[in-house]
Amino acid sequence: MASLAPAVSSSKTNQQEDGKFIPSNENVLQKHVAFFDRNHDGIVYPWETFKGFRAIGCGIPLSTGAALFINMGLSSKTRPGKFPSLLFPIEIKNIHKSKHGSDSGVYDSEGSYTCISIMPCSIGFVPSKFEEIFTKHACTQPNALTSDELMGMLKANREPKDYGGWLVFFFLFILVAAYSEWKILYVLCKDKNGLLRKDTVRAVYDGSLFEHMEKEHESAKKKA
Ligand code: HEM
Ligand SMILES: [Ca+2]
Repeated sequence: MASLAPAVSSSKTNQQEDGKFIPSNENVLQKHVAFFDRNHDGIVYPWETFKGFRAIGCGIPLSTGAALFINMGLSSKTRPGKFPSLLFPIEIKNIHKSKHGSDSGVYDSEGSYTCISIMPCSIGFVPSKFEEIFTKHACTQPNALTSDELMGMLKANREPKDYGGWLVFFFLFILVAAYSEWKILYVLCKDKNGLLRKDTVRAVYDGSLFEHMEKEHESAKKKA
C-alpha cells in the first residue's frame, strides 16, 4: 500500500458547514465512521454502509452482511429516545455511545462519560494503547501483526464473561463485533506476506484508511 495521510477536517467543533456534517476534531471515532456517511448529513444509513464497503473493494455478500450487522447493532445506541427506527440510522454525533467492550482501548473511553448535551463529545486516540498492540503482540516483526498474533491480541482483549441469562447473547454480540472489525481489517489490508502493518492499523482509527482504500480501488478499476 502507498503512504497513508491522516484525514483532515476544517472544523474544530462539530456539525454543519454549508449543510454538511463535519466530524469533530476532538472525536476521532466520528472521523472513523464519517467515510460511510456518503451524503454528509451526519447519519449513516444501512445503504450508505453498504456503499462505503463497496467503495473500498468489498464484495456484495460482505457489504450486505456488514451493513445489516453494523446498523442493526449500533443504530438504537446512537439515537435519542427508546424506540428503534426501522431504517436503522446511526447518528454520528452520538457514535461515542456505541463503544463496546473487548476493544483495544485505543479509543479513549473516558470521553463517553464527560459528554454534556451542548458540547460535542470527545473521544481521543490513546498513543500508548496503540503502541501496546505492537509491543505486546507483534513478536515476528515489530511493526506488523501476523494472523496468529492478531488472534492472540483479540483473546487478550476479551473481557471476563461475568454475565448471566440473556446478557450472554449481549456478550456474544460484543465479542462478534470486536472480532469482526479486526478480522475484516486483516482480510482487506494484509500485505502479500500475510502481515497487517502498523501504519495501516494507525490509519483505521481516524478513517483515513477508508479514503485511501477507495482511491486505490478506483485506480485499480480504471487500470482493469
Ligand atoms: C471496513 C470497515 C471497517 C473496519 C475495517 C473497521 C475496523 C475497526 C477497528 C479495527 C476498530 C478498533 C477496535 C479496537 O480498538 O479494538 C474499530 C472501532 C469501531 N468501529 Fe469500525 N470498522 C469499520 C467500519 C465501521 C463502521 C461502518 C462503523 C459504524 C458506522 C464502525 C464503528 C466503529 C465503532 C463504534 C468503534 C469503536 C469500538 C470501541 O472502541 O468500543 N466501524 N473499527
Ligand atoms: Ca448520510
